[in-house]
Amino acid sequence: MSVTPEKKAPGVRVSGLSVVYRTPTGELPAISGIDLDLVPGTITGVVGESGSGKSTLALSLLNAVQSPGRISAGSVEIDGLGDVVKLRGEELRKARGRHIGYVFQAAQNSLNPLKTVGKQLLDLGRSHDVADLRGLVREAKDLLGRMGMDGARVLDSHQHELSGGMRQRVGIMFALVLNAHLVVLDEPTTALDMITQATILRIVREVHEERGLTTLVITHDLGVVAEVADRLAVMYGGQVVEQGPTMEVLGAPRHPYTQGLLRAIPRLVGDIDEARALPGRPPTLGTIPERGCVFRDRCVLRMDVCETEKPPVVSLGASIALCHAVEAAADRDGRADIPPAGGLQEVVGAQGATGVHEVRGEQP
Ligand SMILES: Nc1ncnc2c1ncn2[C@@H]1O[C@H](COP(=O)(O)OP(=O)(O)OP(=O)(O)O)[C@@H](O)[C@H]1O
Repeated sequence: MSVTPEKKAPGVRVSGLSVVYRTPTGELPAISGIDLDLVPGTITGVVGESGSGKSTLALSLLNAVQSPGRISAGSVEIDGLGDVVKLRGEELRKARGRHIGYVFQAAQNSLNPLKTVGKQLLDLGRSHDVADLRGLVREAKDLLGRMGMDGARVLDSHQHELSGGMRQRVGIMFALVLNAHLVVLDEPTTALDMITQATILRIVREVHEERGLTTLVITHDLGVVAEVADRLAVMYGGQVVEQGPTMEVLGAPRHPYTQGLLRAIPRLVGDIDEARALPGRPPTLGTIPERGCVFRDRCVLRMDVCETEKPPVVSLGASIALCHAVEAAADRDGRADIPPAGGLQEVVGAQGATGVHEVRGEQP
């Protein structure tokens, strides 16, 4: 199969995607049957507690799930590339970087300690047959400059000469420098202080708009998605339990998990004790229920049917929630609103304030 370069923002359709990891007790699902569309030209934020499967989903978009994991079902159709789950070898290598730019989690530690950043940039350019290497260096300096760094100096530096936050910005530069039109950023701002984080998010948004990208941002910070994402997917126990336009999902969350996340955010005004951590902890690989709803053990709206039956997909406005209680409310009232707790106000709070909205459960 030949790979046709896509010059404009590609659409991405994730269908029935499942990934399993091999463990001493057999293969266990980390994500199961995920359906998610990335709309061309939009930024989609994926949010959820640790272990919900966000990074596994990001890796799947690049067909980069490593052993002991494997994609066990489903497809990831990217305009101009086809189903990346089927790509192999050289085609896959070319697709990554050139068509799909990415920063993986722990980007701070992913540079080669023996080579300068500039040398690694040239290696990247050569491996992707970039003819104009000077232009590539110019582009890298420009991106680094926009992120508040001295580009020439950074390109001359080795990893150990850069702080964690600087390395993270170098990672973002590498994701953008080849001019890929699909960009996957996994926790792009975790090592950054709040001011730098706000700057980086603004630049991600600017570059996204200037170049006409389709962007996926993985984060555990609701403040980050509220600030950059047009659309939002909320993950729990390896599933996307709610998705839709960010304003709609955060302004009127329907799924009890999304409501719980919002309730757990400390308010920027009023009584700090009003924030209530979600009771319990998220499931791990071996404890994700095989039947029924993955969230039921922590759900205040749990019903008998949640034990046995997979939640229905309920469409509400432009959003989707997978929940028996949301469906029951819709059937009862002719609308699917469960009174929201929190909402967008608490997430965005004071303009531009991010980094205080981490998604956390009750501490053990
Ligand atoms: N290499 C691996 N081997 C076994 N299990 C794994 C491996 N990588 C991830 N998992 C498991 O898969 C599940 C999903 O992990 P994943 O890292 O995708 O979640 P996440 O939402 O990105 O979490 P975090 O925010 O902590 O990165 C978790 O239960 C995790 O323990």
